[in-house]
Amino acid sequence: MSQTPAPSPAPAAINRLAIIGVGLIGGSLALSLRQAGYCREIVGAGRDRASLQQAQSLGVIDRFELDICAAVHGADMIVLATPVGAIESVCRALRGCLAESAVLTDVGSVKASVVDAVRIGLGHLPAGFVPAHPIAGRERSGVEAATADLYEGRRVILTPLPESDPQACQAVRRMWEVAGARVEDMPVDHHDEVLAATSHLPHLLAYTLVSSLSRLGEQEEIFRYAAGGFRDFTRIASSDPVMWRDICLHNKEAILGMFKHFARDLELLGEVIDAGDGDRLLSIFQRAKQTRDRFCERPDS
Ligand SMILES: NC(=O)C1=CN([C@@H]2O[C@H](COP(=O)(O)OP(=O)(O)OC[C@H]3O[C@@H](n4cnc5c(N)ncnc54)[C@H](O)[C@@H]3O)[C@@H](O)[C@H]2O)C=CC1
Ligand SMILES: O=C(O)C(=O)Cc1ccc(O)cc1
Repeated sequence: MSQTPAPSPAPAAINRLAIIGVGLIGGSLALSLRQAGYCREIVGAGRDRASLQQAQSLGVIDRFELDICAAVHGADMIVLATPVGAIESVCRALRGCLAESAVLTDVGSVKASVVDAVRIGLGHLPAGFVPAHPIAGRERSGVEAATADLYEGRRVILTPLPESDPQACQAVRRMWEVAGARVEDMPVDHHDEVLAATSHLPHLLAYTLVSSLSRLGEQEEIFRYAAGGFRDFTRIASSDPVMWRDICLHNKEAILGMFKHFARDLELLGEVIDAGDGDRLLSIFQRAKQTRDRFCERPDS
């Protein structure tokens, strides 16, 4: 009796994936694509041999190179996953090493300055470059924090450029979809304004709150009596300081714009408290509660 042959696995759509900066974000992408069988080979690159060795022993990458140019040799997809302040120097090291047909993308939390850094570093914007930003992460960093399911059901924003080749955009979109993400397009400047409001401002408020409290005299006592609300609000103040320094330096205008908006509201709240205006306080808190409850109820939030 003839047996029905087992269906062969779908062919890997990326032959060689090169990840520059194998930390939380690059490592999680590698793990999810590996789990989906989407890459024939994953090569890591970076500055730190010990962490690349760890990435290899954790099964995140197949092999690594300390020379970035060697890492991208023969790669059809290259992902820049370093802090945004390192993108220009990484691209300088990539000058003359990228194959014409290679797709280049990044994961940076800001986009306009990453586009500038790629243009300056490489000396031009290649048609294969498609900027991207996964709206997923956590307060821990490094490859040891990487997980295969980090992008499951989360959004990834692509900010394609006029120069971006539609086939490269499709390849980057597909890669993130295979990693479980929902992919959307957005103009570069709009991305930086939206993220200044929804991500950068909250992180900077959390850092400032903890930093400010840590300089009060009775520090030990304050933290001893901190309840769950303090933990919830400040979790993101445990995020990587280098990454957030770079985000501040590279999305300055949009962040300062949000600071102004927020500072006005904080000042107003102070005036309302000072005036003992309970009705006004109630209406501010009710509006905030309704907005957050509505947002958190949405199935896609
Ligand atoms: N952590 C998060 O929640 C999110 C981070 N991002 C973005 O992802 C990028 C990476 O962040 P994480 O993975 O969290 O950081 P990470 O610190 O976990 O990983 C960064 C990796 O880049 C390497 N690296 C640093 N400078 C380098 C250089 N000059 N050359 C080569 N390698 C270098 C580090 O050794 C490390 O392996 C950042 O641009 C960040 O803005 C985006 C979404 C979420
Ligand atoms: O830890 C969290 O909740 C985050 O918000 C992580 C995060 C940090 C930076 C990004 O650009 C996107 C997501």
